[in-house]
Amino acid sequence: MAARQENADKPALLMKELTGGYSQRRPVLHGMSVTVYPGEMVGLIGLNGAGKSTAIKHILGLMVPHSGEVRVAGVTLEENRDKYRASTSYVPEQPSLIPGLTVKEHLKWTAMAYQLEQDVAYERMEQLARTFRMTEAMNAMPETLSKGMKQKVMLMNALLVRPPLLIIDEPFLGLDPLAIRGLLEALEDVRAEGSAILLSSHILSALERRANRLVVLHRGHLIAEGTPREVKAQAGCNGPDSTLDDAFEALVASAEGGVPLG
Ligand SMILES: Nc1ncnc2c1ncn2[C@@H]1O[C@H](COP(=O)(O)OP(=O)(O)OP(=O)(O)O)[C@@H](O)[C@H]1O
Repeated sequence: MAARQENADKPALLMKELTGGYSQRRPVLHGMSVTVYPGEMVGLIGLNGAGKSTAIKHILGLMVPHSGEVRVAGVTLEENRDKYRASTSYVPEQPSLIPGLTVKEHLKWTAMAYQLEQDVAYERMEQLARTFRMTEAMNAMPETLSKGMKQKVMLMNALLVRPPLLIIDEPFLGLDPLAIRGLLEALEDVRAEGSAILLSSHILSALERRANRLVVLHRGHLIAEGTPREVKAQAGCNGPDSTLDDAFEALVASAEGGVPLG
């Protein structure tokens, strides 16, 4: 919260009234506005097909908005392409590693690309290897790693950089319980240093415990936003045993024309 107040005028991500998608005639996103401040972790949730990945593609500058704008670290892609790109680090749902480069070489390459100081890079690499229990796999080739280990390498690369905005798409799938715990702790460290995190996931229990705020997307419309407690209240789920899963189900039912909320 303190970080948010200090940087209230400098969001890491400012998505304003974004309408976008794959065809002008049938937008996927309808006037979506999301702000993420330095030091915050915001959870992006929604059913399959709700538009989460499409929103992420717009933030990454891989798709051009039909209207509205996206600012990362204060700039649009058109205003300052280099700053925009250097300010974001992205972990996709599907790991994609470079054949022929060891785990350590992937990390070194990332450190060079983002011009990290060598001492800082090595210290973080060692820490990340311990956090994700990958010390023994640092010299392994990607093709010899398990699916979860490949995902860990992707996460380690993103966490090495600590950019203003870290975007992670469904990070928990395929990770073992200790890796999930390690990831959540590593994200806390990254946030403490001022990075903002936008995390898309269907694992609502983790977001309920760890996210500062949630953005609930349904059919490309933002249907709820706020702290986990606020989102539950918006869904009318105020009981002590109510979970974010209960709230999400109620919000979707309401958006589909079912039970009115409140
Ligand atoms: N390449 C594409 N071309 C055309 N339409 C697409 C494309 N990718 C996704 N869509 C459509 O855009 C809508 C939103 O999809 P999107 O992938 O953003 O959903 P999502 O919330 O990320 O879903 P999931 O939880 O399944 O990953 C869906 O109706 C989908 O069919």
